[in-house]
Amino acid sequence: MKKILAALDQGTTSSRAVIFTEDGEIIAAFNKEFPQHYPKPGWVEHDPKDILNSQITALREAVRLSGVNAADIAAIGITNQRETTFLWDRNTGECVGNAIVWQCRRTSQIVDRLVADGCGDMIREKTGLVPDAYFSGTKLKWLLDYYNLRDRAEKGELCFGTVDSFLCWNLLEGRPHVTDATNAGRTMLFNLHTQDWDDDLLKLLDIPKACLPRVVDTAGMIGMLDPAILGRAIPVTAMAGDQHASLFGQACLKTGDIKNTYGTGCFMLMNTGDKPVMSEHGLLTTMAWRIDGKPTYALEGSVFMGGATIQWLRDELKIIENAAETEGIAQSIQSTGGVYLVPAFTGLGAPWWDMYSRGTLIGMTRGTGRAHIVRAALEAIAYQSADLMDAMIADCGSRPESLQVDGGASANSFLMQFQADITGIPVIRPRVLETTALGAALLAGLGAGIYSSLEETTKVWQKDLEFTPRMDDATRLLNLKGWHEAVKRSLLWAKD
Ligand SMILES: Nc1ncnc2c1ncn2[C@@H]1O[C@H](COP(=O)(O)OP(=O)(O)O)[C@@H](O)[C@H]1O
Ligand SMILES: O=P(O)(O)OC[C@H](O)CO
Repeated sequence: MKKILAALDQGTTSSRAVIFTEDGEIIAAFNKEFPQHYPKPGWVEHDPKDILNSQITALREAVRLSGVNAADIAAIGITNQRETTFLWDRNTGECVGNAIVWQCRRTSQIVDRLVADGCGDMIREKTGLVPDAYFSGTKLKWLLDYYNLRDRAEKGELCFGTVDSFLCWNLLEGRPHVTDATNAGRTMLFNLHTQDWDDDLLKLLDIPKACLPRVVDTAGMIGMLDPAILGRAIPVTAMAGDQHASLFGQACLKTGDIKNTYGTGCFMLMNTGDKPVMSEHGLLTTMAWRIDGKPTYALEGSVFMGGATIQWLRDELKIIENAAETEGIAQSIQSTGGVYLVPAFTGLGAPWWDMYSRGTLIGMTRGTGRAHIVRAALEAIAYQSADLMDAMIADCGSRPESLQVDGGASANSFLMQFQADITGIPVIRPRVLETTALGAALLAGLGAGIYSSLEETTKVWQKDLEFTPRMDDATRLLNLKGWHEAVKRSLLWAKD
């Protein structure tokens, strides 16, 4: 009988569970959304109870829909939205306030101070990250300061964790306080080179070591699922941040392999092998995974407005009814007629890093209509991703053979073809687009010994479609030139 694997995919807006066969076939999936809280402008929080309850519901429902007996689930893998910060009481499990979500900007000033004090280079060198409120370190500092909890943290009475830690502590027997290396690498407290919490960084942010979780490998025995959840104790044998799980689920195991996930935002990761590559083009250096104590590293870049640009067309401009129709609309015309949309609604990330740039729609004529704007919006997702890829190529000195894609907007074949055209690199869409959950399941299978090697997990990956570049070089360069001119005009717009 084929072995069954389960993945818990705890995301920013919903908790998901997917039940797979060991061949990577989806048997059933269940998604449970939960509320977002915005207590002040720029602040984003999640209620920890919502995270836990939605994840338990998703798992129970997915198992019910699959018709699989819980006793037949060989292993579970956890994957999660990263950086989101929880602090809870080690005795009661009660959380201190809500979780501070990765998108929350409340600690920007703490970061500004660190940079003004000249700590930016030290942070970059040790963690591979660009100092930013995005990461967990300053969020934890804020919680300890705001609730005046340093003494209790010092005494070991409190536990800090990202979503993976929080789920493990609450769902596993014996309440292990652990995190995996990919999640640890997003805290701005973890030293990529020593693979451990960094004393200098802890001192800088005044974080007591006693509240930090133990860092474990991405795949390997973590503990047993509490039988109260599915009626059976099931081994939990993997944990990974969602973008890292997706890299694994895309079988990007070789140096130079690269994937882009087209969700609300886009996250591009390139496997850089067993050495961290320090970016000179604004990318982050991050863990790909750590297996048998051996770290594999990646470069990462993100686009803030990916599929969210399409949501904007639907919800604010109201020129489309649903995301799927953008494909036909874009294909109904030959080009945007020189129109560019720079969706810098919340600034631009790598490689521009300009928080003051703003949305710009440029190049319009009397003949410009809805289709041109829709097409420009889709092209903008591809242009931003192409800029990330260029930064990766510049950092690594070699061009990838292909780009593996996944995420909701990767279903759009116009977008995928344009991505291939504008990068000049074939774009490969797999059969299973749930690569984040698949990656977590494969890592769990590896951790449980169901696959005997990393290579064996790649057999599960199957190509669906390949988009071959068709645009001639002159047109490609002209289009890119127009895009970069448009970006230049959006930069620093909101500075004053
Ligand atoms: N066919 C499509 N064409 C373009 N964008 C799409 C399409 N389908 C979904 N999207 C966009 O993809 C995003 C949803 O993808 P998903 O992977 O579920 O995102 P997330 O995990 O960030 O919630 C939305 O922003 C939506 O606008
Ligand atoms: O939950 P997602 O898919 O939006 O992913 C969030 C990222 O992990 C944030 O770094």
